[in-house]
Amino acid sequence: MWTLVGRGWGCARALAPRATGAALLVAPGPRSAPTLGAAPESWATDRLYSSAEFKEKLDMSRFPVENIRNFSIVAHVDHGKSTLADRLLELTGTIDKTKNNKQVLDKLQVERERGITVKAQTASLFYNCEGKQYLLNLIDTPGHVDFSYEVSRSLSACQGVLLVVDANEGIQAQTVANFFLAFEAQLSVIPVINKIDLKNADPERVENQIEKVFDIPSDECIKISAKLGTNVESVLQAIIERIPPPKVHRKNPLRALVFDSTFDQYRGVIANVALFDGVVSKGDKIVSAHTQKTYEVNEVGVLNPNEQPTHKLYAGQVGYLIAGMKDVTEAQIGDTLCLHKQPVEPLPGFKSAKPMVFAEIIVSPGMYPLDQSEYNNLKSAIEKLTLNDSSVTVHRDSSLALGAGWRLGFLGLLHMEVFNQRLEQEYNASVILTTPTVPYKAVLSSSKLIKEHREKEITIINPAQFPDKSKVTEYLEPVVLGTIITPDEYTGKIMMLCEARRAVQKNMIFIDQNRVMLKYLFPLNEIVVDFYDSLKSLSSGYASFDYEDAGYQTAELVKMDILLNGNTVEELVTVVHKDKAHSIGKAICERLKDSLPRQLFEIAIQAAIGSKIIARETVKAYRKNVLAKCYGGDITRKMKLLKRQAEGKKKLRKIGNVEVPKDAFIKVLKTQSSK
Ligand SMILES: Nc1nc2c(ncn2[C@@H]2O[C@H](COP(=O)(O)OP(=O)(O)OP(=O)(O)O)[C@@H](O)[C@H]2O)c(=O)[nH]1
Repeated sequence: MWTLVGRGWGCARALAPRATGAALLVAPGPRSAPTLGAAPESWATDRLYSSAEFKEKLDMSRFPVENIRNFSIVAHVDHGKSTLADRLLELTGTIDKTKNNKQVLDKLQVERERGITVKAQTASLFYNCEGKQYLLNLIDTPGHVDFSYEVSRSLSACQGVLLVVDANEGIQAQTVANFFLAFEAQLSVIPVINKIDLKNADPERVENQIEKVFDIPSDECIKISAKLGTNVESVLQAIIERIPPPKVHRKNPLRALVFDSTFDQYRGVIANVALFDGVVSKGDKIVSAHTQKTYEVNEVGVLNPNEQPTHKLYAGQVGYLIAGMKDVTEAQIGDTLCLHKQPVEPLPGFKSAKPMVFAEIIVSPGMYPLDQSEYNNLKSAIEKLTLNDSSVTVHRDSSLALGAGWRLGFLGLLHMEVFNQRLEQEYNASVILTTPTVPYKAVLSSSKLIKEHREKEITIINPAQFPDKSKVTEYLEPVVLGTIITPDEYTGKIMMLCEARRAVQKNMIFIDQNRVMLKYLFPLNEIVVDFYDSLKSLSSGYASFDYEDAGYQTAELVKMDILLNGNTVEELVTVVHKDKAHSIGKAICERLKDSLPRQLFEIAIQAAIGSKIIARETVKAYRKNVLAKCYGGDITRKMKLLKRQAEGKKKLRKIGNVEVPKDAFIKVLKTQSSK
């Protein structure tokens, strides 16, 4: 249907897998009593759910496959996905129109506080159109690049997407990324130009951008105001007309894919399922392909948008299932459930997300030392949260300075912050995460090391494992292909910023008269912490950014030691690019200087590469007034006392091991705020 403009890079984007790894199947959804904020008042009003009419609606056999539509709403951050979802829920009578509904599918506390979606949410809507009853499964997805794993999983459950674009801002970096995700998955794309009520809205300009960049004829765009509800009915109409029904088989034995799951302390695991084949009912005996364990189904239902038990779920439908799974290791995302004694070939599941950054989790200083039960509580909180957010990878780790902990892999810095906030809000676990590092690689030349690692190319997650230069052929660093969309007036400044971050320009096109799209290959470690902030501040907030995994490139990496009075502090060893070693070393020394308490002797803080010192700071000695009791004028006595004090300090400096308190480590290691 589409040919791509800007083929050189556009197609590359279409062909390349997303940073997070293209997922293979199905849709995530909402849930969980303990993890969610209070449900909005407008849901599940007694009037709606006690009515005979509604109960009849929950007879899911009434929806043949040809009357089902599965679609996602995708867009750049803040272009109005969740607001459009609100209007669709209202128009289909799913939520009460008279209430002031605002982003009702953003149920997590963190989503409401930050005003962003971080978790894809499913809602089943019942819609009557021209005498036919339709079941529309809507998935509202996050817009930020760090949560694109949620988007790619959602898209695999769908046959179409609503691509929402702000009528004032026009196409932005994540609009492009999301379009190509849908394009790769061969989904129908319905472009929806939102916020036409805004004073500065220019829907015609946006239509032209859509035609130019995505090659979608402008007459396919639907212009709406999700806020005011203007023209939203046409979106429902387009969903029915332009998105095909799913291809599934109801007569085959049950094949249900677990596309999301959460843990409820009273009901155990609640698995969100999409049925590819067959039927599932309350009382059925089911088997997990992952664990081979058998369970009895206690409850099945749909999300409307809260849980509504139904008698059965049929192929093509999306809902939830509770089957007495008490452990978080059961019902893993991507698992296939089938009927007992009717084994099926498991569905391919999802490719696991590829972590882009790693950080160590450390407990707040006040919580040290952790006793066994506290440690177990934190472990269980991490397990439960990672059940709901399967894109986080967890390694057990222990650090000399900070004790037992975990090294976690995230898809980006915002993802890491949101995970931290959710741990605190949903599980009452107060932790601090260290500044993130990226996974470097080394190609080994030493046969001894190759034998030890059983492979030639190793990934260095922990800087302590960094092999010496004499033992490697080359070091590699992860790179990403970044897309920046900006008003033309900021292009020069942005190019300078990118060059300072060692980025290489790959492409530049005008998407309209005054908007430019730039493509750069960035070393990942150059954008991970503060690139987005710098970009936003130098473009007065107008430039947008998105990136995708682009593999690895050769890099001149060095291991940088931090020394205190000549002794290496193992916990602060970092791997850095040679050209950035000085500035990073200086920053760490300065941070350490501010956090180390003064001692009786002077402390030299140095950053070193091998034997070469590249940065230095000094913490002056705490000076005791040895002359305090020395009244009167005997100058020789005073000199003697001062000399003795100086000698004592010299001696202390030589033998004095600098004790670094835990909170000083934490101050140096912990993440700088990202947003
Ligand atoms: N004027 C106007 N504002 C709108 C419209 N639609 C959404 N908004 C506002 O735009 C802001 C973002 O809307 P959301 O629906 O949260 O956007 P989103 O795309 O879901 O955001 P993320 O989930 O964070 O990616 C909110 O302040 C909405 O009130 C519209 O049609 N007109």
